[in-house]
Amino acid sequence: MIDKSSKIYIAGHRGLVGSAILKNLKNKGYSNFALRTHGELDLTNQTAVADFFNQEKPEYVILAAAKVGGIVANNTYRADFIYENMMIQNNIIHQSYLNNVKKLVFLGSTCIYPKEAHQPMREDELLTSPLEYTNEPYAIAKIAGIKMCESYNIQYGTNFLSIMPTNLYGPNDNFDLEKSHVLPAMIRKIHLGKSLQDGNWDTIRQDLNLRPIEKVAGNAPKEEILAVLNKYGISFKSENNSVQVELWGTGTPLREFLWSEDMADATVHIMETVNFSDLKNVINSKEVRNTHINIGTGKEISIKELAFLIKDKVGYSGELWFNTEKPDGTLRKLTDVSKLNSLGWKHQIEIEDGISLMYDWYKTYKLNN
Ligand SMILES: NC(=O)C1=CN([C@@H]2O[C@H](COP(=O)(O)OP(=O)(O)OC[C@H]3O[C@@H](n4cnc5c(N)ncnc54)[C@H](OP(=O)(O)O)[C@@H]3O)[C@@H](O)[C@H]2O)C=CC1
Ligand SMILES: C[C@H]1O[C@H](OP(=O)(O)OP(=O)(O)OC[C@H]2O[C@@H](n3cnc4c(=O)[nH]c(N)nc43)[C@H](O)[C@@H]2O)[C@@H](O)[C@@H](O)C1=O
Repeated sequence: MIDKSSKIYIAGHRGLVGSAILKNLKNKGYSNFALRTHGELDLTNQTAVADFFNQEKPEYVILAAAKVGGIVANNTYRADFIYENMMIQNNIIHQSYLNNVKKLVFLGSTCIYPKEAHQPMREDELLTSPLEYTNEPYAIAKIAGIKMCESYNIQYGTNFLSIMPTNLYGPNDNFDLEKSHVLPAMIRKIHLGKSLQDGNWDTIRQDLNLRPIEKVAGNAPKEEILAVLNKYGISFKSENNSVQVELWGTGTPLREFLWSEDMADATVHIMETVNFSDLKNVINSKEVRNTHINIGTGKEISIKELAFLIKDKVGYSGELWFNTEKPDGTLRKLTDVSKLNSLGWKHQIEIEDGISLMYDWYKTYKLNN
């Protein structure tokens, strides 16, 4: 058991997952946190990270800070994804070793697995064949993080754990229409489509003004708003008097979605119950080379099905159009969660309920704040 007064550093505590982890730890009675925003501590800065660890001496570290984004962001900002992620994790993992951190939990991603991995993907699928190209730089950084934790454990006897989450969504998600992941992007686009269908210009102005894809003034004329919406694939078709929302790819890829608060609970469960040292007796065996743990639901849904679930939830009756010039990415990446389940953890929130929670959160906290 971990002493509830232990000092815990959550890197990325204001992000989607980090904020859920902080909430989960507080709910479980933990109270001693070392926290820094990105503005206060740039984790790519080696000296600043070393100073922080020397000053704060955290006992436990959860590494949930990363350069994160959806398929197009990963494919476009390839250099930033590999550089920033490698810098962040190198700095934190190495300083955790130098400062005798008792346990570190590193968050990777299921995109570490090969494009053609056997499904569902077991942990030992790692490095068995080539990766999906759209997110290869990000995936290679994450694989380096796993191998770094594993290598420090073997050489220095550290207790660094790696967990590989599936696609996540939840409060504090990123709703940027170009850079975000599919689920928040679809919620926002389809909500904008419904607002356009209903002629609810105030809601549209509010949405575009609060988190601008382009700044739209509160009194912007309808033509200006339509031009902005059109640029992001939300358009009014005068020929049949209907609204159309553009989505990406063919809609056929399958994805697995986990609610971020479930993810946080799994992270804390693993931090509290799993130790790399349990595996000391099998050093250099196959088992020690695949000590990372998949985090997911073990259930998948097609992008098209997801779109229709969101469409129903939002009450949008216009058209959805799949733009096949946009990338599909990997066609399937279902996690095998037997290792996770054997550790005594299972997800709670199913996708249908999660969409409702997400849409409520979007309307309450994004549109009204
Ligand atoms: N979201 C998902 O679907 C998935 C996420 N993951 C992994 O889970 C982890 C958490 O992701 P998620 O919560 O979604 O990401 P978010 O983008 O929501 O949060 C990441 C956090 O890291 C911070 N951060 C980024 N760069 C730096 C930096 N140079 N210095 C300091 N802080 C920085 C961000 O601060 P700021 O915003 O101020 O830059 C933000 O608080 C990541 O490791 C990610 O790879 C894995 C699989 C799926
Ligand atoms: C978490 C995970 O996230 C990324 O991988 P991804 O799963 O491919 O990402 P995604 O959520 O952006 O897309 C999922 C699917 O959805 C389709 N899609 C439809 N319409 C929209 C849309 O409007 N926006 C987005 N983003 N996608 C859309 C899209 O074409 C694709 O087929 C990597 O960062 C990867 O490294 C990683 O770890």
